[in-house]
Amino acid sequence: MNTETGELAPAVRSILAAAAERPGGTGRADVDARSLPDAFAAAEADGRVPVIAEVKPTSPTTDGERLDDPVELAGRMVEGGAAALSVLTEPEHFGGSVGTLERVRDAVDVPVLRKDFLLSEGHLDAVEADLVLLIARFLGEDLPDLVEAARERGFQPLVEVHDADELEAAIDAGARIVGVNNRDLAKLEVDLSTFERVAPAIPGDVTLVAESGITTAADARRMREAGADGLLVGSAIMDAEGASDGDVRANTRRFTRAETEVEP
Ligand SMILES: O=C(O)c1ccccc1NCC(=O)[C@H](O)[C@H](O)COP(=O)(O)O
Repeated sequence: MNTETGELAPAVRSILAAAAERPGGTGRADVDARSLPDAFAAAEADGRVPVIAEVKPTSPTTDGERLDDPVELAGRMVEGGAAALSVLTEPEHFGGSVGTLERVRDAVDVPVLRKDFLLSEGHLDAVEADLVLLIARFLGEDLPDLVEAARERGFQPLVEVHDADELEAAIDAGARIVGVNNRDLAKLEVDLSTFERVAPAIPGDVTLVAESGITTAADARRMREAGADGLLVGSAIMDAEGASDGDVRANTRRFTRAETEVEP
């Protein structure tokens, strides 16, 4: 773990403290992963915006919680055209679990990302998934070892960055899938211009994901115009705060059809 993470929001410090206490898996994971780049290409060929829809029951920035069956929610997201899914497995702050991820992955045939705050090789072994999130800011000098350890187990690492220095570290660590997080973990504010600032420096052969704060179809188009191969959308699809009628299929479709069914 990187001990020089700089200023962090109290909720993020609490998330990291809980993660540091969490035990790893008992055996070594061995995954036959479904390819995210292939899933993105299939969505594009079908005229859909490649979207990773996130099963996120709650979060430190969400006022409310969705208690519906995550497997049912996941199925509705796939019906809405999601190319892949992300499942929060962090229990204390996001209402997730590794058991939920297992059930979701068994029920769908799209790639599934394990969204968590993984700090050690042992954490990788807690559950199998097609992709694991590795956050450059938290892993620091351990990032290359974690990228390699994830690949050795068959996972596709999705390395999350927030600025140019973290991007350089991700590329140096051999990342082939990079997510630019629009959420600043120091303040928990989202700013879509983060992606626009960082994306131009990302090599063209890297799969590039815009993460966080994508709320409308116009936001989705904005991220795509800035170079996103795919979008990671959680809160706006889950709608735990009840801004829409909570129909995750319709909410997912708003993003997957953002380039073909342009709202006035
Ligand atoms: O979502 C939060 O409140 C949060 C707080 C502290 C650390 C991480 C947090 N989110 C994790 C994520 O990466 C998001 O769930 C994901 O990018 C989707 O974001 P959104 O579409 O804005 O829900």
